[in-house]
Amino acid sequence: MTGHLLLIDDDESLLAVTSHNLSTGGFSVLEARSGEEGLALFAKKWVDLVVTDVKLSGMDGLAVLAAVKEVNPDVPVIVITAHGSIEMAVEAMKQGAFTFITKPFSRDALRLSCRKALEMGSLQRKNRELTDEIEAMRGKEAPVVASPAMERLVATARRVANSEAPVLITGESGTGKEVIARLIHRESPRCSGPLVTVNCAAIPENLVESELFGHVKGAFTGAVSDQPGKFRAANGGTLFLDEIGDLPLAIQAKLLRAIQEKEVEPVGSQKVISCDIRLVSATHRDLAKAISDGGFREDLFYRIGVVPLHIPPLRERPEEIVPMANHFLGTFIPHAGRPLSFTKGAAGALAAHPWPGNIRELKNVVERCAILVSGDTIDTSDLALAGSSGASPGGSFRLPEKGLSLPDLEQDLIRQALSRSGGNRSQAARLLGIPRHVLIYRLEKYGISGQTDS
Ligand SMILES: Nc1ncnc2c1ncn2[C@@H]1O[C@H](COP(=O)(O)OP(=O)(O)OP(=O)(O)O)[C@@H](O)[C@H]1O
Repeated sequence: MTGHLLLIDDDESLLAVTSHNLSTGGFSVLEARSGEEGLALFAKKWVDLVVTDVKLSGMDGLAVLAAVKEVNPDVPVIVITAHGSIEMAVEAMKQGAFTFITKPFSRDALRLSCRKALEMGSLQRKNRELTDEIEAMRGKEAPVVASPAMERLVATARRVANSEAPVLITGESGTGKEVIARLIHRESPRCSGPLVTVNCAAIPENLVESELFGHVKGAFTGAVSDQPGKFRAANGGTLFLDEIGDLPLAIQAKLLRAIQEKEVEPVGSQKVISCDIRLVSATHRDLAKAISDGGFREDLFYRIGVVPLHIPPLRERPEEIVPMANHFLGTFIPHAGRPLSFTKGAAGALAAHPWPGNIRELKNVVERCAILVSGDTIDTSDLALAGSSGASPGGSFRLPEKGLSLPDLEQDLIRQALSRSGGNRSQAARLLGIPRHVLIYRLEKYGISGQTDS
């Protein structure tokens, strides 16, 4: 590995020889004859590694080391010490030098140390970049809050995050239930543990039990090895059961037991295994109605919903629509590579739209505009919001005079539902009011490809 190296030595002849040895080894070398000159260069030029003699007239090598570390702790420093000055070397290491080299040193030993230092510096930089990126992504996940209702809800979510109480988040599809679940985990004492999400609606009924509680090898055809299951995967952290209202009744009883006893019994095993999880659940269903219809256990409902949080649909917090749209636009601008904004008319149209797909739909519309619009402004016509076409307010569809092709209409609606749900089939099926397997059948029938649920 080669790189930009700053070499500091006040011994003119040693500086020339060392510089030559490093340049011929493929390094690009900046020379400085004093610590002060070296730091001035460090401030102006790109430097990947500093190599400094420890004894310099004026500012010494240890002071250079301290100054470099203060400006940029990722840049490694190699200190050259005189033979026998072991205290100096120890002091340099204590102050954060990458290594020390004792005079006289061979050309190869110096080159090898420089290469190792550069490798370490590059790894440190990458590590820092990745950490920053993760932090930035976490920041981006922070919900946009611009209405009193959501301010109250987020404040409650932050308060309950500190407790171990099970939380049940309800609200229409796309209102931000998962965003709130993530916020609860992030702000809880379990934040350094895992957050494991299970979309209960997306798991085939015969696999739900093993998905949640795990299984042992040979428990059923295809169980080729032991699997821990999501409860155990979430040990020490938070288990987020999304679409809990879609869990089959038989599993609900087992789930209740697992939550009460804090232990699970993997499929095919007689052993119970304890699990330390905090449960957060979400559903778009009306669980009170599901209980009265016999589709959801009342005891489980009370167990999972110690703290209920209901997220209102976007149409009931219209003051959030434009700030939210601007927020999403801001996140797409770096990809678009140019400034983008909504015209007044477009902002008005966004605010007036009922957003049946809630925030997910709004985000999709903004993303589509950011990709398709060629200028800097997004106008009402660019939004292409489904307006008066389609269902009339009364809910009945007006058949055009000349009739229409039902299969074409069906395919078009399926595509719209997939687009609104961001490719999520379970949500698309809900938007169309049909079971997921019926949607999958139609996707296959019409040869429409759609993203699978994750
Ligand atoms: N307050 C918010 N601020 C910014 N983005 C949000 C907010 N709420 C939701 N979103 C975004 O909207 C989309 C849908 O949110 P989310 O998946 O949390 O909804 P949901 O209610 O869990 O949906 P479903 O019930 O369909 O699973 C996501 O892309 C999410 O990042």
